[in-house]
Amino acid sequence: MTGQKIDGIVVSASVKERVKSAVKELAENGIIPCLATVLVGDDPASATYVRNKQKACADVGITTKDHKLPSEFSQKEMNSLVNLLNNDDSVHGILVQLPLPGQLDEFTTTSRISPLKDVDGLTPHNIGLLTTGRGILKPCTPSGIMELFEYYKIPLEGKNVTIINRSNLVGKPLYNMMLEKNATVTTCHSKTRNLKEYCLNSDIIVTAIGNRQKFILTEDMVKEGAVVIDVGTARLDGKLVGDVDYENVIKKASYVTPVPGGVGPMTIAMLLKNTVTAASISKEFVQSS
Ligand SMILES: Nc1nc(=O)c2c([nH]1)NC[C@@H]1CN(c3ccc(C(=O)N[C@@H](CCC(=O)O)C(=O)O)cc3)C=[N+]21
Ligand SMILES: [Mg+2]
Repeated sequence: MTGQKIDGIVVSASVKERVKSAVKELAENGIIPCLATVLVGDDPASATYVRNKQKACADVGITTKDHKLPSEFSQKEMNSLVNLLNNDDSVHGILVQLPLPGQLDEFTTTSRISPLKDVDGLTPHNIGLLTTGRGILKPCTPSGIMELFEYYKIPLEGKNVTIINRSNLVGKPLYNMMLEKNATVTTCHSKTRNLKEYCLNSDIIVTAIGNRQKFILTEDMVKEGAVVIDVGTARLDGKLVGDVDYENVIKKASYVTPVPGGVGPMTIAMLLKNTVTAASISKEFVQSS
């Protein structure tokens, strides 16, 4: 029996519908949610991602403020820009597209964002809330993955999960979210010994490497009936590919996310959701003050 494709386009569309109604409701209260995007440099892939995020915002009625900075933008200038956006009441969410060029430190930059506008969930405040199970603004890619599990009613409780990634944007927050759902979670990385053993012992594998030369998740690494979530994105001969050997893995797995059309669209949908959440929090703050 062959497994089922997890369709990120369908699930992201349903998230976007919910966001759309929330935007309408906010508008009735005089709030137009606004996301400020910050892009430094001229990497074409990053520019495309930001453009896609802005387009998705427009689809659901969220306005955007576009900040494009030269590749030599300094840390000092970045700090001023973040301060400015923090203090701008018309801005509800701030997205600093990563990676940043060498002279800019990612932690210095993202930790400066107001936790109330931190739609990537990257500030120490929001990381702390997440690790104690009280997260409100949570990183978009892991939130999107959790949304897929919910939509397909795939249980996490008591399951063995292997996450092949330890980044602040994906692996670490996802670890906490899955732990909160009572899964037994293992984080693997480049220094892990016997990766295949961890994978074969897993009910759920999440992989986010994004380098086919370094790593491909093949069917011999997957337990019969496992769920496989592919967060990898790389270009191979101009084509977008993930970490997973999809055609073969799906013959053995119960569910697999494709690339494209899996986790990617969910990441964008959850950014919209976080922006609406941030706009709602701002309203509560205005009302209570
Ligand atoms: N501050 C920050 N927050 C992020 O969330 C963030 C970031 N920086 N830097 C880069 C990564 C990557 N990322 C993706 C978003 C959408 C797709 C996506 O929509 N992918 C489509 C395909 C898009 C295409 O064709 O290129 C898909 O998988 O179907 C992929 C990757 C967000 N990231
Ligand atoms: Mg850097």
